[in-house]
Amino acid sequence: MIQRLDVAVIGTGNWGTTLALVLARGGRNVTLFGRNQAEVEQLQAAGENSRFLPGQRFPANLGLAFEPALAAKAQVILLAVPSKTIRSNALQLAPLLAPDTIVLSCAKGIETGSLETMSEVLAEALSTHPRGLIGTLSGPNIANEIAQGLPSTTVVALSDDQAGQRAQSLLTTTLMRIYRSSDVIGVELGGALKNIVALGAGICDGMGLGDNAKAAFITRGLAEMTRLGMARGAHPLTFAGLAGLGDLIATCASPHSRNRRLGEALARGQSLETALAQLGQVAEGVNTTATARQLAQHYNVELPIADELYRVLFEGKSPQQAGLDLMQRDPKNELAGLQGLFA
Ligand SMILES: NC(=O)c1ccc[n+]([C@@H]2O[C@H](COP(=O)([O-])OP(=O)(O)OC[C@H]3O[C@@H](n4cnc5c(N)ncnc54)[C@H](O)[C@@H]3O)[C@@H](O)[C@H]2O)c1
Ligand SMILES: O=P(O)(O)OC[C@H](O)CO
Repeated sequence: MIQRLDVAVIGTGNWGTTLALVLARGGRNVTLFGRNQAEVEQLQAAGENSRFLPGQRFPANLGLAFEPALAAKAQVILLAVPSKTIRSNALQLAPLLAPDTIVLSCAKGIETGSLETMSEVLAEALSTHPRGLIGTLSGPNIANEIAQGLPSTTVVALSDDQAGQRAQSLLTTTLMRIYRSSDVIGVELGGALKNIVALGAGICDGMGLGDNAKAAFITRGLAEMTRLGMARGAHPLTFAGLAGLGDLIATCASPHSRNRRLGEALARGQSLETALAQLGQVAEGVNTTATARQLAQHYNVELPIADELYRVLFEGKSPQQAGLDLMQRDPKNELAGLQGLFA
């Protein structure tokens, strides 16, 4: 009989490969799932993911497979694919899932069209699976650093705290400390919305606006994240935690962040198409700028930074003019937009 996996990681990009590496190094019974046999054979032959993490050799205990039936029986499934494919990945697993399997989205986005968060998409796709076993994993997690063996923390959010404790113990290693939370919507919106701010922070870097402007941009970005999160029922303090402020600090500073680098390229005058093509990896902040803005319109929440970024990304506005327009908004009370937080 095949031994039940501790963890199945689905998605062989930067993040999926890194999660599988760190868990295998921590002694977990983990398998990394590719899309098909050819992809898995290529990874097996290379002994590493040469496209995304060259030089990070696969430990002998790291399994490689592609069969959804094997992934579906794991104790924990980590879906580390871009947000636009998570629904189709989940639908493949739906009829095969073991009843006690914990399913965590590791994607940071909001679905186009439905405007659902990733756990909401998963709950729909896995409609007969217990809702308390569906959640998210999100935090300050620049994959390249973690793959290199540097320490990190992240948050696992599940509404069922017993499931949260089970996931916490299965995913914790000496180099990856897991916190748990029951604020699923807050943790996942923290991860998704910080990418908008990271893109803008990259624009600040690219324009050479200095540390004061960048700090202001990040802080006001955090206020926007908190405002929209609260409208969607998130706990405001989640945004002061690892999945909010923590991820903002990492992503807005890191030379590795794809979203921040994309912003830098736009500030240098590259078109969005060229900058995305040169990046060659997913930058979720582009779509999330559009989806978060639609969500904010629905909930009547003001997101001036996301609005300006939207105009830069999709309407040809210059980053210089967007910056000027943000500076010249009507005078504000700093806390007014966070009404309800201190009520
Ligand atoms: N890279 C990071 O540092 C990091 C950290 C935390 C979270 N994330 C999030 O994780 C998600 C994935 O990011 P990434 O960095 O791994 O992206 P990536 O661009 O490195 O790779 C995406 C991977 O998903 C695979 N993929 C695409 N469609 C698929 C499908 N239908 N089925 C299976 N696999 C499919 C691609 O082949 C590719 O291997 C994003 O939402 C990102 O925001 C990334
Ligand atoms: O490279 P980015 O910008 O997608 O960011 C990666 C992670 O989300 C950082 O936590």
